[in-house]
Amino acid sequence: LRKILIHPDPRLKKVAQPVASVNDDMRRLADDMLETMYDAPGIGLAAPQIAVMDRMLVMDCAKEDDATPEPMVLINPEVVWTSEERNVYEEGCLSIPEQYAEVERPAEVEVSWMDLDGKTRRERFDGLWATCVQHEIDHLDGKLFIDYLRPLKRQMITRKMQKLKREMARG
Ligand SMILES: O=C(O)C[C@@H](Cc1ccccc1)[C@H](O)SCc1ccccc1
Ligand SMILES: [Zn+2]
Repeated sequence: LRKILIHPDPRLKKVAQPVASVNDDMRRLADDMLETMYDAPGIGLAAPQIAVMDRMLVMDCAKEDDATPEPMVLINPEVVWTSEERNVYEEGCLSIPEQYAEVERPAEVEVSWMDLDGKTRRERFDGLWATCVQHEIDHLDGKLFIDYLRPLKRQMITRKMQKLKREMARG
């Protein structure tokens, strides 16, 4: 299990670096990220959230109804198409615990990425998975869902997190 960074943290604002080659280290990192994500629990996790500045994210696109988990590992993901239509979803973030706010994003996105076998993939996401993959790719660019909120609301959430971190530091 890896420690998930809590906002505010400069590492959550940095732009992650492209992955040069998919090797055993990347496979081990993907396993660590999936284990950490399931334990949180969450449906997505980006490498910068565990202080690894690589462009890699994991998601579990298990459709709500069927039980079989479907872990996905996206390396160097890029949004190559977005729908005109937009969706609003009440988002949360494992790096900003217990805070939720409505965020509007394109309802559908097409993403191209490299998978753990080094194969290039390209897929269209809709629904919660469109929201999730955009939320995770934002993490790779140092962007958090609170960056889409009004400054006052963002500051309120940031102050709550600073208080939480002070309390955690005091143990
Ligand atoms: O912090 C993260 O990146 C994990 C996020 C991913 C996410 C945020 C908003 C909307 C969809 C995905 C979540 O904390 S994972 C927790 C979760 C679980 C079910 C539905 C929404 C969020
Ligand atoms: Zn997040």
